[in-house]
Amino acid sequence: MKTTLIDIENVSFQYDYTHVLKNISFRVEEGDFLALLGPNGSGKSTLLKIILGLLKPLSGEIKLFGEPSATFKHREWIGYVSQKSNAFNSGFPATVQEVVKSGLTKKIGLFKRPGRDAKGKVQAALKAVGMDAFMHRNIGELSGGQQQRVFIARALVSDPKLLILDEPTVGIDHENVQSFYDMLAKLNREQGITMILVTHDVDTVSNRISHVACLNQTIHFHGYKNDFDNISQDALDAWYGHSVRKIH
Ligand SMILES: Nc1ncnc2c1ncn2[C@@H]1O[C@H](COP(=O)(O)OP(=O)(O)OP(=O)(O)O)[C@@H](O)[C@H]1O
Repeated sequence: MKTTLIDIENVSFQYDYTHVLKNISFRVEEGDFLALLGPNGSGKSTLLKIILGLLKPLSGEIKLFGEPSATFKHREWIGYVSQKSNAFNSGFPATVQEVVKSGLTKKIGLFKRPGRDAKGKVQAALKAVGMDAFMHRNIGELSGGQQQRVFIARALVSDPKLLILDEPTVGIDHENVQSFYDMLAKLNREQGITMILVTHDVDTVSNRISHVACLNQTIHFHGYKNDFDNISQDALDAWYGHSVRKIH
């Protein structure tokens, strides 16, 4: 039987007086590659922040790896890459290697030094994202897509079991988006890393994912990608709030 990594049970959330999430329930199991879809402002980033323990739900419960979120100790099992990661300009004084190594502090604690195997871990993480040749380059000299791969490596270096990516391809051109998703699919398939990917890009990612969740304040659909493909256009338009085009 598959292990449930995230179990979201009836979660609601509001900022001040605005309800953002209402009665959200779904599970993410080991090995899933889940695309989290929804229009702008539908609560996707808020839900991720709740999963990451950065926000507390108003009601409901979240279990991470079977443990209530509040007492979950292995935060290093969950890697996170935000859409704002690729914001370094060419003057930023850090090498790719240093950026990736900084991901190890999550595992070993802020005031301890990384062990002797740190370099090997950094190299392995960079290799996994196809960026090992860039190890000594300055992060600011890389393209947006390359920087985003480095941030995946930074998340990978602490051996996460789950990667959460919030629109990681914003600003990356179409051709590089394809190879970026291929890299994620390889990590999912070969290293068994479970993926939650927030995207507006369902057509491009569609043949790499296993599951889809559609969010607009509440969950309108959660299930296998093949079942998502069979959803009627009317149902899709209704939860999106306007007409959307589904391309196969
Ligand atoms: N810190 C905050 N304080 C108050 N309201 C907020 C805050 N952050 C987000 N919101 C509001 O909560 C709602 C959901 O925002 P959220 O960022 O979770 O949506 P999203 O689906 O990730 O959107 P996008 O696709 O545009 O990134 C929006 O109406 C937003 O304006």
